[in-house]
Amino acid sequence: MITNRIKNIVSKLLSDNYYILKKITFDFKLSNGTWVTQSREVYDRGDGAGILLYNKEKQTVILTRQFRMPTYMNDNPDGMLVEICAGMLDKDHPEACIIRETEEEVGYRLQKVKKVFEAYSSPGVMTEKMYFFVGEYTDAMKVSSGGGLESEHEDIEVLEIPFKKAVDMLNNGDIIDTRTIVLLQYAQIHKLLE
Ligand SMILES: Nc1nc2c(ncn2[C@@H]2O[C@H](COP(=O)(O)OP(=O)(O)O[C@H]3O[C@H](CO)[C@@H](O)[C@H](O)[C@@H]3O)[C@@H](O)[C@H]2O)c(=O)[nH]1
Ligand SMILES: [Mg+2]
Repeated sequence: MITNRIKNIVSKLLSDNYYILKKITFDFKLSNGTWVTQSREVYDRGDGAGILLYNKEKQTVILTRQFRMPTYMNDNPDGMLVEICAGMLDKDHPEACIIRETEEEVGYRLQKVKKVFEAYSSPGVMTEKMYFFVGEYTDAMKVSSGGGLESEHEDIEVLEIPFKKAVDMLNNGDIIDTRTIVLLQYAQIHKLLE
């Protein structure tokens, strides 16, 4: 953290029930030169990785469908969300994480993935940085039905759908997860399936 605009950082732990929620109080130098004291709650659940799996020959992508409580609490009637395959790093390298998560969640064993960008998920509240990947899959890479970890009660539906349909879902509001929108648009911009 190299900046001369921030000093006197005080960190107070509010919750370590599962992940870490802290209240950070600090002095911040505004652009007009005056120092002010600010307070921010910061949620730390580590970093994450996500991937868009695509098959050029079949013109399909693999997505997931799962229940997301925070969305149920905010305007998503059944709490179900269509998403890219994604997981938390758990101290893994992002590439190793996404290869592991792809097998756990959707049942494909990938050899090669391509990182396309890194981005903060929700910079006002969370420390989380997401590593975004794309990867080609084939039927031959299928090693299990996926579905997520039973031990964690993950209940993930695997969706293999035409890329065109995924783009329609994005345009008509059926896909409402930012990370999924970002990668589907990346695929459009870079003509990944052409
Ligand atoms: N007991 C308990 N378990 C939890 C809690 N929060 C998460 N878990 C468990 O932690 C596991 C996390 O699964 P991952 O597949 O590693 O992560 P993810 O939830 O899919 O997160 C991905 O998407 C998020 C965005 O929605 C990203 O924020 C995250 O980085 C990652 O990409 C799940 O099995 C979930 O049950 C909690 O508060 N309590
Ligand atoms: Mg996941």
